This record gives sequence, structure tokens and C-alpha cells, in this order.
Amino acid sequence: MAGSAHVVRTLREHWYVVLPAALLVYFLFQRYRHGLNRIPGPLIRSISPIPRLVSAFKGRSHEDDIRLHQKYGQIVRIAPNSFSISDPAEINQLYGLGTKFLKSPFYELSEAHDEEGLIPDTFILNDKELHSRMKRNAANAYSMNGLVQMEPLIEPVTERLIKKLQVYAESEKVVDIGDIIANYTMDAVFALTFANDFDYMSRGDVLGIHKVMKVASWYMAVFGQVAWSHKFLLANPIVAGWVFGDGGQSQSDMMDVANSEVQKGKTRVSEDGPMTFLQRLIFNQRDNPKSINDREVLAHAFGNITAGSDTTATAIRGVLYHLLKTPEAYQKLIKEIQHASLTLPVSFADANKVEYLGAVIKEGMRLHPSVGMMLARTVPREGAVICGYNLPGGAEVGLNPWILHRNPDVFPDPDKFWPERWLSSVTSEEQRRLMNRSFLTFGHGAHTCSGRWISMMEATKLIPTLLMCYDMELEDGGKTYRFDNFWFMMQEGLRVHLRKRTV
Ligand code: HEM
Repeated sequence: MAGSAHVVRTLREHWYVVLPAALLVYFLFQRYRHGLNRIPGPLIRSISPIPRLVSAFKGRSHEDDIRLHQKYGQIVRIAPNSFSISDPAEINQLYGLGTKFLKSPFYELSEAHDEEGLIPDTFILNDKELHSRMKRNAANAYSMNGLVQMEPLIEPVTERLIKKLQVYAESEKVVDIGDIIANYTMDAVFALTFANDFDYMSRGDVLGIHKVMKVASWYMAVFGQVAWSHKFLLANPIVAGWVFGDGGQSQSDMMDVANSEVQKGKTRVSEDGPMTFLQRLIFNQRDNPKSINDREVLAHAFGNITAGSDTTATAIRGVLYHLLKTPEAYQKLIKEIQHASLTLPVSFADANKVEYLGAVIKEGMRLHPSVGMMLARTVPREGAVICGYNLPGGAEVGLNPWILHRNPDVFPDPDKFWPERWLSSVTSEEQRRLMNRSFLTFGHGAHTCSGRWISMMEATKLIPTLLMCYDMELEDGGKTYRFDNFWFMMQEGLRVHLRKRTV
């Protein structure tokens, strides 16, 4: 006892030697364990997660990561245990249908719990069996047939949008169309999921969802870099309650809308005609009660709201901004829309046939994917070879859509908004196949976005609708448009002049 007390006293007295020595051992361990020092990247990133945390905190990590990839190549050690990949050849290994790479602890920061435990949101599920069952039990609601039945539910929302914009066009006032689009996509996803919306376009963020999403995505982007910290932060119910409150009135308002739609689904007889997402799930439950339980029905429905509103708004804003910044593309698209003789309300089936519209939307989503950080996965226990390097089990790896979409080997002149690159008359089939394989806006494989066709439908209907009603011009050439990267690349300041279109 006396001996160990003496050691402790000596260490304490010589702290100025002991502390730096301990830090040095820690840094050396971080850098050299499993031979990870061979993987390219800045020295500072290999010994501490703090530089990565700072980069994420500033909201510019996509710019830092692009510079790192330009300097170090297709695999970069961006933190001691985290590796960013930019080689499309690795997409299948990381994300393909049979992949052994699970979602990394980064995603634990968006887990939510209720009295029964973890809410089964497919976005965060690492339990493969439950994840596959959840994907299956809602597959028909997200399918093309499901879309056809949901499409009419969006029309009244679009009508309200056009009326609202009309006021700005008549008064010749500049409008922040980006803000209005965020409220439009919220109303639209509520309408197609529950048949009812909360008129965000007139009343603003009445349920507080935009605010919660902003805080949640900031939290995920920053603290996700040190995911172990989550258990001391929002994973603690007291801290979470202090930050988000108890949901109160908003939660009960949403539950009222959901319960009423569930009741309608239970008493509905025919499957024909317009049908909400929620009613489709209730039909599935009626057909096969074991395939989906009540909790799963609601997890899917509320998941649509959080996963499908801001993401779609970000994508549509990105497409519009780049289109308005590129007069040749803008003029060409207007001509193509006129040539196709589309009529209001624009149907998805008709608009989908306008090849150049599809190319514009895809190009906008390429240049501005809604997610700007890597889709992080954990290397399986047995380890893996990635970009020619051995990575140990437990390492975090991923591809970032923002970076991959700027890979000049896949997308020549990558910073240019050039919709023509997607056309078969311009780009070879082989190159387009590579581009399509590398298009990560909606993720890939096992966890690919369930709602991608819903958002494609919204964009494909809305962009021509806006162009058919208005001539649009960016205020000051788009100087007020900006965005930060907090997982979502949400923009601000998409301000435009609107004029009613006469021809
Ligand atoms: C342009 C709009 C959208 C974008 C860019 C987008 C993007 C993504 C991405 C990148 C993922 C995969 C994340 C990962 O692998 O880590 C994802 C997953 C998901 N998205 Fe979307 N999304 C969009 C719209 C929607 C909509 C409208 C819905 C529903 C109505 C939706 C529902 C989901 C769901 C449920 C998942 C989880 C799927 C799974 O993990 O199996 N998304 N989304």
C-alpha cells in the first residue's frame, strides 16, 4: 500500500512529464494500431478526432474532405478510426444488398425510443431481419402503384402553392421561394401519408418539425464524429427532454391525424381510387395481420415526415437554383415543356416523359445531394480490403455523395451544371452506367431511400408547374443563396423575382 501511494505521489509531483508522455503513448497508439498509419491522410487526423469534429462544427466538412481526397487519393483517414472513400468501385462492398457492413454508431444519434423501446425506423435499423421485414411490409406503399394512388392527394397542396406565389407575382415583390418550398414539401408529405396537412405554407412551422430537424441534423453531424458522447447527451432522456420538450400539443395533433386515417383505412372497402400511404399499410395489415403491427405502421408513417420533407425541399431548391443560374438550360427546359404540351395539374406520367426535365432534376440532385456527409458504415468483424488497404473490424468507412458526385473520372467537369451529360444522345451508355452507379443522392443497396420515387414524383411535377406559371429570376444573381453542411445540405436565401408567364 505504502509503495503504490508513493508511486501515485511521484506521478502527481511529476505531472508535467507524466501527462505529455501519456498523451504521446495515446497518440502513437491511435496512429499505428492495426498498421493504420499506412492509410493516407494528414498526421493530425490520425491521432485525434478533434480536427474532424471542428470541420463538422463549421459546417464545411464537404470542402475539407474534397481537398483531402484531391491531396491523398481515393481513401483518406479523416479521423483515427474513420475513413472516407471516393472510389465508386467500393459502393457494392459497402452498401450492396448482401453487404456485411452495418450502419456505424454515427446513426445511433438519430435513434428514437418510446415506452416499448427502440422505434423501428428503417433508417437506423441494424437488425437485418427486422429491417428486411420492415422494407417488405411497406414496399407496395412506396412502389409505382402506390405512387399512382397517392398522386391526386398532392394536387390541392400544389394549387395552394401556386395561389400563394401568385400574390408575389402580382405585387412584384421578391419571394424566398426556398422557404415556401420547405413548407410545401411538408404539406405534401403529410397529405400523401395522412390525407391531411397542417397548412405549413400559411401557418409556418406550427408543429415545430423544421426546428427539431435542424437541431437533430446539426447534432448528428457534429457529435456523430464522437458518437460515444451521445450517451451523455441526447441519449439521456433528461437532456433530450430539456432540448426538445415532450412534444406536447404537436405530438397529439399528429396522432389525431394518424388515428383518423387508420380508422378510415379499417373501414374502407375498395382498394380502387386515391389512397394514402397509411391506408395502404392498413390494407396490408388486414391482408396479412402478422406482416406488420400497429407500431410499425406508425413508424413508417412518421418516418415519412422526418425523412421525406426537408430532404425533398433541399433537392428541389438545389435543382431550381442551378437551373436559374444556367440560362441555356433554363430556356431549353421551358421549350421542352412547351413542346410536350403539358397541362395543369401536371401529371407525373406526362412530365416523366420529358427527357430533358429528368436530366435537369438528376443533374441538380447530383450537384446538390441533400446529404453532404459520408453514409457511414462499420467494417465487419473479420476486416475488409478497401481501396487496396486492410481495414480492421470496427473501423468506420463510407462514401459521401457530395464528394463522389464531384469525381471527374465519373462526371467530367464535375462542378458544371450540365444536364446534357445524362442524355443518351450525348454520353455513351458505358459512361452513363458508371454515372448511375455512382449517383448516391438516395444511397444504395440495402438501405437505399424508400421514398425516392415519392420525392422524384414531387420534383417532376413541381418544377414544370412552376415554370409553366411563372418566369423566374434569381435576386442579385443568387448572392443570398447559401448552405452549410450539417448532414443535410439545407439552403437559405433562394430569393427570386416572379412574373406571371404569358407564353
Ligand atoms: C430528394 C429527397 C430525398 C433524398 C435525397 C433522400 C436521401 C436518402 C438517403 C441518402 C438515404 C440512405 C441513408 C443511408 O444509407 O445512410 C435515405 C433513406 C431513407 N429515406 Fe430518403 N431521401 C429523400 C426523400 C425521401 C422521402 C420522400 C421519403 C419518404 C416519404 C424517404 C424515406 C426514407 C427512408 C424510410 C429511408 C431509410 C431506408 C432504409 O434505411 O432502409 N426519403 N434517404
